[in-house]
Amino acid sequence: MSNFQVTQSVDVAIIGGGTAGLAAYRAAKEHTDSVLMIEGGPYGTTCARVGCMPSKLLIAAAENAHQYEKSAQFGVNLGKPQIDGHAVMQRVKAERDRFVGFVLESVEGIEAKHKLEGYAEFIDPQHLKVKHADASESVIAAKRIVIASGSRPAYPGAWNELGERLVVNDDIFEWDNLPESVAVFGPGVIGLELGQALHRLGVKVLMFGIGGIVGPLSDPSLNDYANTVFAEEFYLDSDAKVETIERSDKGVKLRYQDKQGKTVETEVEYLVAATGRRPNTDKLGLDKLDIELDERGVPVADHYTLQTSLSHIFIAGDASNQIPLLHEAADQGKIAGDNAGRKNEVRAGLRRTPIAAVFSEPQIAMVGESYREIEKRLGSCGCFEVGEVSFENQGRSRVMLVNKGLAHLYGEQGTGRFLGAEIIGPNAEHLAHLLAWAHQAKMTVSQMLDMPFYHPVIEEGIRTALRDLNAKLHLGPEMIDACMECGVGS
Ligand SMILES: Cc1cc2nc3c(=O)[nH]c(=O)nc-3n(C[C@H](O)[C@H](O)[C@H](O)COP(=O)(O)OP(=O)(O)OC[C@H]3O[C@@H](n4cnc5c(N)ncnc54)[C@H](O)[C@@H]3O)c2cc1C
Ligand SMILES: NC(=O)c1ccc[n+]([C@@H]2O[C@H](COP(=O)([O-])OP(=O)(O)OC[C@H]3O[C@@H](n4cnc5c(N)ncnc54)[C@H](O)[C@@H]3O)[C@@H](O)[C@H]2O)c1
Repeated sequence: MSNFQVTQSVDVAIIGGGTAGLAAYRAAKEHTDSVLMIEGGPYGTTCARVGCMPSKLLIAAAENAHQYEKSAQFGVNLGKPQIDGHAVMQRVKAERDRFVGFVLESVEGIEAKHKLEGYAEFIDPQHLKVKHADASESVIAAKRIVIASGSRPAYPGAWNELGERLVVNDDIFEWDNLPESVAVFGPGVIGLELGQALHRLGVKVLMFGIGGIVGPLSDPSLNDYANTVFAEEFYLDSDAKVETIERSDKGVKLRYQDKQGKTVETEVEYLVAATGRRPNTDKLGLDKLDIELDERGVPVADHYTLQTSLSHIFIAGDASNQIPLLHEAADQGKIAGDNAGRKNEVRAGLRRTPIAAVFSEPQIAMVGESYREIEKRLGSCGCFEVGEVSFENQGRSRVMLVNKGLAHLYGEQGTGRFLGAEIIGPNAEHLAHLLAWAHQAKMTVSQMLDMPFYHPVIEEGIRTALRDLNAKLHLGPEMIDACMECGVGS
């Protein structure tokens, strides 16, 4: 038995006061007043402080600059936009602070007895040690525990030698001005969003990846399209051969082979590490528990109840290594908190159709099952088909000069059920919602085609892909090239 004195005993302790932790707190409180939320870092949530919101604010500035430059193609000559880096960052930070302020207000509304500041780790399955900023410690005895400790950037340790020239998303949103140049490592979701935004705001951007992967796309045709379309706009090598990365007077010196195999030496002000995130479960003392872990060292949890292999411990949000997105963190937190609040029973919570959107241009979206998942499940029997639309000649997309993109919709042979979609294209965030609602309603491709489509809208592109899919599933007629009753360019 460990030797410690319990400071406080509670029914439910929650590790982390981010989106998942706050949702868990509210849900657990519906069942018991004995709930303690423990937060080690700043309140305000990753999403509002250094994630979803400041990234979208930076992208909004970049989109404006881009739209202004593009206007000449419509015959509207506005000239080259003047970008005031200080003003861009000032708005990003001011609006970010406003969003964070709303979260802080709601945290302030939580009674002091329900909050504790400090980093928590397990001493044993029922006890948490909490280390406070003043180096003091408390011990919390908890009947049930929710792990909602989020995630953090993960990058090769050697890059730490770059000192302050190595930046992650958190650092970018603290900048007072825009730099001249950056090398973004990782053309995943964060790299694409931030890298393209910085490029559009006049920063020289070099983007390097590994394995040819761009964004979250798993469908090879869409991944190829993404590689081409982003490389047309800024330097992107998604299968890069970077030979050396060194600290220099100016910032960071790089030597790499370009796409033609030529060795290039260059210097940039910062290296942006966007090489993925890892769940914050490595410093929780999980080795003190006999708990089942996955290959990343994250407690394995039931998809519907978020209960781990120890029945009194639940996990939610980015920490759970399931789907690291804001709405998922909120949903998972609610389910985990609700179950932790109950004494002796657990209930399955609502898990919605997966949906994800990347706010690049073209946008990228994923709905339902990904191509990779469907291929694994149904590929060997040839039990699914792919409907396609290119946005390059899609009427409304051309009108708006946003006619870049490709969408693949997947459907099941026999049942005709819509299984999922991957999209790179205009308004993908909105198209994805339509498709996700249809997927969650378990609609067939034919039922989706019975829904209304206005003209001329980008959604008509989705109808084209649905028609193609329906025909390939042998549930509708062959696609014809120019369907005049559909409206021009639909
Ligand atoms: C740049 C960027 C852009 C993003 N954009 C989007 C987007 O557009 N849309 C979207 O859906 N998602 C987006 N995300 C993802 C989204 O932000 C996360 O999925 C979400 O914030 C996760 O919430 P969480 O509650 O799991 O973690 P967090 O909000 O990070 O909360 C975890 C909390 O736990 C605390 N903690 C950690 N360890 C301990 C401990 N031992 N003891 C006590 N406290 C601890 C941390 O300090 C933190 O406050 C983005 C993320 C990033 C980084
Ligand atoms: N719009 C959104 O919803 C949004 C925006 C940002 C982040 N997020 C969430 O945050 C999560 C993490 O995003 P992320 O972009 O950090 O991770 P990611 O997994 O999407 O991308 C990481 C990329 O880095 C590459 N990579 C890994 N090691 C590398 C190396 N050494 N050199 C070069 N490239 C390397 C990977 O191949 C991958 O392409 C996302 O999965 C998403 O859930 C969501």
